[in-house]
Amino acid sequence: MAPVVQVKNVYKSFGQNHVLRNFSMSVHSGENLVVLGKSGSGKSVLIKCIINLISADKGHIKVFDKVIHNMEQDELDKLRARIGFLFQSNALYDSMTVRENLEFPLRAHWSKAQRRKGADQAVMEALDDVGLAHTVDMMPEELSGGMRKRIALARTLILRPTIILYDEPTTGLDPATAREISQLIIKVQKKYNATSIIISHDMNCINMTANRVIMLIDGRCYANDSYSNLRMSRDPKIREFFD
Ligand SMILES: Nc1ncnc2c1ncn2[C@@H]1O[C@H](COP(=O)(O)OP(=O)(O)OP(=O)(O)O)[C@@H](O)[C@H]1O
Repeated sequence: MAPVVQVKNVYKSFGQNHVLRNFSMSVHSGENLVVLGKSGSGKSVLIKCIINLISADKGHIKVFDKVIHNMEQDELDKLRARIGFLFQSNALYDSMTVRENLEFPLRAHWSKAQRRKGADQAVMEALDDVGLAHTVDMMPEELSGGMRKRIALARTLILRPTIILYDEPTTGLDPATAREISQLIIKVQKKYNATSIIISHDMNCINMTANRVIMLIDGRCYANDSYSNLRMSRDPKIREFFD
């Protein structure tokens, strides 16, 4: 089966800042792939290239076996609707209740009739998935950081994305809460057979969630292996992340 995401020989520079230099990777259906790299190594640039928010200078990127830089805007919009993002900031609307936050993506992608019929059920199912059905009428400010992260994940799940991009999902959370989020990532993978790209520095999260780890070093895919193999590596550039 073709990879869900394929990045091949991609280059991206900003002036003299050569961020991606012949970077390649593939993500397979149902896989949790972690991208690990130092701050400023280009992880966010890579994600933005995959959804064509910024265009690569060279190389090609295929999502669902289609080259994204040839796509018309409406085709790109349809593609993006199949991709869910969990931002580091959660990006919840503070002035809206949890229910309204979850309904927000439905407004863009479901008709009025569909919403009237199915929004309540979709909201409750997504909240159930993250164990927070009781917060439906609460405001974001009433929730802890970990709960807000889970609500943000519920809002991502409500459109049933085929691909989920997690941007440092456990950053800023205490270890117990971080563990809960990692467990949710695994649950989502199993329940929805989601294909995920997870950007993370959190070794516990990586150990728990990753089927495979890509190390983005010097603009390229420096290593591509399981967490346990990388952990045993003696390569000094790889060891830096573990020591
Ligand atoms: N739009 C842009 N214009 C100019 N430079 C940019 C732009 N976006 C990113 N960069 C540069 O590209 C490099 C990689 O940035 P990126 O945000 O991808 O890093 P990162 O690996 O995600 O870092 P972090 O872990 O700190 O979030 C940085 O040097 C950054 O300044």
